[in-house]
Amino acid sequence: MTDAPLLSIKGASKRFGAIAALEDVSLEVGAGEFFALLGPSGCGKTTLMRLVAGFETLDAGRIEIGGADMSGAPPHRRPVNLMFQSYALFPHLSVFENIAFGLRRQGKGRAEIAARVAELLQIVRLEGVETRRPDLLSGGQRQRVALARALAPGPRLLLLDEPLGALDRQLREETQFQIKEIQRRLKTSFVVVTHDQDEALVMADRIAVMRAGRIEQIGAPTEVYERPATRFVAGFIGQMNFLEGHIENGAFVGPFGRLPVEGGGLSQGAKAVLAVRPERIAIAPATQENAGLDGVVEDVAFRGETTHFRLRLSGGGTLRVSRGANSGAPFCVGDAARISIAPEAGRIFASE
Ligand SMILES: Nc1ncnc2c1ncn2[C@@H]1O[C@H](COP(=O)(O)OP(=O)(O)OP(=O)(O)O)[C@@H](O)[C@H]1O
Repeated sequence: MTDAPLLSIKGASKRFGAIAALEDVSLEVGAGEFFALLGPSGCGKTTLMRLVAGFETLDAGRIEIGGADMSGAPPHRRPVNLMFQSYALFPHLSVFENIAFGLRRQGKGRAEIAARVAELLQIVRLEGVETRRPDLLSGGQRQRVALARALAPGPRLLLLDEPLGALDRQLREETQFQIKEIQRRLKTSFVVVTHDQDEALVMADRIAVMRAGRIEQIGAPTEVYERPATRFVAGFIGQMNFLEGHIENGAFVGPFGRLPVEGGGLSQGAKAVLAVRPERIAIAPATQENAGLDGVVEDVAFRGETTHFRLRLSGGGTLRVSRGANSGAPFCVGDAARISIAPEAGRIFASE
């Protein structure tokens, strides 16, 4: 981000009685950026969003939007709008009236409202359903009405709280792409709150991974997936194997032998884990030439583009391995296999 951020949060903390919902959280969201707050239930995502919207006040820290300090600014004075799950639509109002709702409250005239609603219907590709009531729409259409309604007043920042929670899996995937495309066209900043890592990976330009009121890592989807900063992030995003070992003379000593350790921070003799993705592990028939760990295939799951294997290692423990369809020798349950990794395939973290 080279331009000044649209949203800047510095050292935000918030307690509810004995519970520290947020502790010293800082992040920036750029103009036109799609940002995701991702983390397990109770990590503080909703609290952070409510602070940005002005429904809660900070105990400490500062929130700026467009360079202006938001302390003391009520929700309606912030260039922010919220979108919840689709059931937040007014059931007794037509699609048109649902979208026009915020505009009427702003005191806009009839012609201006009609033009703006028509523009929004076109943006969310819902032309022709303006007279219908929400209950006569599909789940995906209702979602897009909710999006149009939230966008109608022209917020600079749209906050979306678990926006796809009410949709089934296939519709979720489709709607993820639609929301992303709409955001890209409008260049409004979006902050989506989700506990669903797929949703964050697919939609966001950058993701903040949260845990227990703190941010563990902020980065692009590929960054948090390929280079998780903490063991928590490594385990929370995607599938991961954790193999135990220890640190010896600057190397991780574990089931795969000695692997170099990047960076410092791990002391001699410390217990550590090697985190390695299933797709970064090679599986081959055991022959005299190839080196690696021996195991037995316990389970094979065919998933179209990829095949997933669960192996029981001869030295103890299980390992998940995946690979592209039709690549390499086939394996069946009960087959012996040899497993290897490239030295840079995994990341090493201190044991928790
Ligand atoms: N108004 C409140 N009063 C008391 N405790 C609260 C309040 N709001 C949130 N909390 C607590 O603060 C912590 C963070 O809650 P928050 O709702 O922000 O998490 P979340 O990550 O959004 O979770 P979820 O995904 O379940 O919505 C939780 O422990 C929650 O119980």
